Formats: sequence, structure tokens, C-alpha cells
Amino acid sequence: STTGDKINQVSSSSGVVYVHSEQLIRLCDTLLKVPKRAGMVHSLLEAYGLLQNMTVLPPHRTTKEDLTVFHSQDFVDCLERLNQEDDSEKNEELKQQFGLGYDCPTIPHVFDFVCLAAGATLRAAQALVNGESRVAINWCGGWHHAKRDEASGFCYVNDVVLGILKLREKFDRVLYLDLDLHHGDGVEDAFCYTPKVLTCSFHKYCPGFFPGTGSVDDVGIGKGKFYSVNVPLKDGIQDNQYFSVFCRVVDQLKQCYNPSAIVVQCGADTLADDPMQSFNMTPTGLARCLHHVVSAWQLPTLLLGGGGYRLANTARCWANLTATVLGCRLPAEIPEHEHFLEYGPDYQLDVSPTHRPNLNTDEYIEKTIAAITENLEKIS
Ligand SMILES: CN(c1ccc(C(=O)NO)cc1)S(=O)(=O)c1ccc(-c2ccccn2)s1
Ligand SMILES: [Zn+2]
Repeated sequence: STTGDKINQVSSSSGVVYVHSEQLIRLCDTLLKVPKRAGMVHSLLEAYGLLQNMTVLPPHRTTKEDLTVFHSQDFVDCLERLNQEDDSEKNEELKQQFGLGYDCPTIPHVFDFVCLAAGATLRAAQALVNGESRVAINWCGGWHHAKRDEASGFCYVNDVVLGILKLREKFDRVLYLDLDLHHGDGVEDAFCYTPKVLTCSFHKYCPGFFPGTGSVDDVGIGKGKFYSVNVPLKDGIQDNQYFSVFCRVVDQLKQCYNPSAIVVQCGADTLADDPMQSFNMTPTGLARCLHHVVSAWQLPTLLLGGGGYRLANTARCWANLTATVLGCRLPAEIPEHEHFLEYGPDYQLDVSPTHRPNLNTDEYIEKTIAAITENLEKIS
């Protein structure tokens, strides 16, 4: 019947995998810096009817072996030991050793969280490797600061590195784009010696701002030299200027690196009104950037979450990005659903920029892009 055809037509044509499970949401909702955010994101996607257009798959339950593909055995053993909430003295010293102190306090069931968050990114990457879809999404991933043997910057596991290593089983050259407000240091460090993964991070860069790395002169090492790209920006940047910088950089990367797959970390702490009070972006601005690479390039694409501390705005942003890759428009009114009241007082999908000075002068932007262009000439 035509109805049946229409339903088949929608699911097969979108070719988007969305990794989800109630347990994944439950564990992510316990994260101290983004409490309940995972549940808000998922229920907004559901309220907008976006889940019907995607293939929803459960995360892999990763084993310790899956995690030690990148992380050290000692670090993974420590996370497993801390899984039961246990604040005994002997653990205090152990925690310090693995960065589980200040920014990354141990949450209950931290090992269960790590296994499912990484497992969701690995299942998404596997879908691209298997050819099950062209786009795969894990909004519970994108923890880009975690190091091989240390938690850092609210990140307990580097699911991004694990996902990229999974993609490398099939794709020769992986381009990593990090749109989070913060430098994607953990991912850059993991791949700074190899030309097989080109990491490109757009982030706030100024004295004293976490993590402090990611200057334009930070280009990678050895065989990886010029395969780390950094786009350091100042406070107050808005949609149009960001989109212009974004296109001028990524179009060069497409041309001179010719990636076979891309990974985009879509951290939403760049949005206007985020508690980080830094950039002045809107979900529409980020969606234009994503559309430029995902829809125009038609490459296997892995989309991940990240920062974003105004929780309703982060949900608005990732719903917008999900609709963008599905090619469908969302009504401007937030639909009635469990978390509806969190979207007051306007209950609108879009977020407006605030009135804040933009410190990114045209001269600064031109100088930065010129330096990046000069570096990229070395790999053309
Ligand atoms: C540990 N830090 C990070 C690390 C990573 C991020 C991040 O989002 N990375 O993508 C943000 C802050 S930090 O030292 O800058 C901060 C800790 C707490 C911060 C805070 C908390 C509330 C409002 C504003 N800032 S910033
Ligand atoms: Zn961030």
C-alpha cells in the first residue's frame, strides 16, 4: 500500500542511526555538570517526532578490552574499582592519580557510565563501518578531554578517540571537527603523531581558559605535523562570522586532505546564554555549519555531543542538528512533553544572541586564517 511504501521510504532514505537506551540516559543524567540533560535531549527529539525517521539502536556494552584500545589498563581498573560509591581514604590517593578529583568527581556507577557512553559511540561508529547508515548520532558522547590514563574536564572516558579508532578499521583518513567551546585536547593528543586522523578544533583560546592548549601554532608532531589544526577564537563570536571562518577552514581541509569519514563533536557551550558566558552562537548558526559538511560532502559522518550547560538550550541545539541531518524543518514552538516547562518563558526552539562585545576583529580572523592556510599548504 502507498502508506507502507511511504513509511519504508522515510526510514531507508534518512539513513540516520541514533544510539539510545533508557540505561544510557539514566547514567548520563547523573553527571554532575549536566544533570538530567541526556533525558531532556532524548525527550525533545521524541516530542518533535524525530525518532520515527531514524533507526534507533542500543549501545554496545563495552568490555575492559574495548576501553584499553586507548585507555591504560591501570586507569580502566581504577574506574572499575570506583564503580561502587566508595569514599574510603585509600581511594582518595588513587583518585588523585587518575584525575578523579576536582573536575571529575567520581559519580556513582562511574564504570557503568563509561562503558555505556563509550559503547554508544562505538555502536554508532560500527553502523558507519558496516554501512548500516551514512550518519550516526550519539548525543551522550563527545567527551573530548579524557586522556589515556587520566580523567579531565568532566570527561571520564574519551569515547571520541575510541570511535575514531573504530572508524579507522575501514576508513583510511578520518577528519575530526570539534565545535565545542573548549579545545579538543584529548583527541588532538591521541592523534598528533599520525596523518591518518586530521583533528581540527574551533575553540575559545585566551590566557587562563581551560584547557589552555590549542594555539594556531599547535600543528602536530613528526608524521602528524600539519595534521592538527587549531582555530583559536575570542569571546563574543556570532553565527555569521563563525560560519565564515568555519567554511574557509573546512573547505581547505576537504580539498587538501580529502577525508573518507568525518566525526563532529557538537558541544553546545558556544551558545549565547551558556553559563560559560563566552561565545554568542545560536542553534541555527551551528546547524548551518553542520549542514555545510554533512549534507554537502555526503561522507560517512559520526555526530557526538559534548559541553552545553544551559540544559534546555543544549536540547534545542541538538534537536535542531538532528533535524538538519534528517532534512526536516521543526515547528518553532516547543511541543508539549515531560520537560516542557524548562523551555519557558518563550517555549520557542530558537535562541537569540545576547548583546555582548565581539572581540574577534576582522584583522585577528584574517591573521588566524592566513596562518592556518600557510600550514595546510604543507599537506596539499
Ligand atoms: C574544569 N573546567 C571545565 C572543563 C571542561 C569544560 C567543557 O565543557 N569542555 O568541553 C568546561 C569546564 S573549568 O575549570 O573550566 C570549570 C569548572 C567549572 C566551571 C563553571 C561552572 C559553572 C559555571 C561556569 N563555569 S568552568
Ligand atoms: Zn566545552
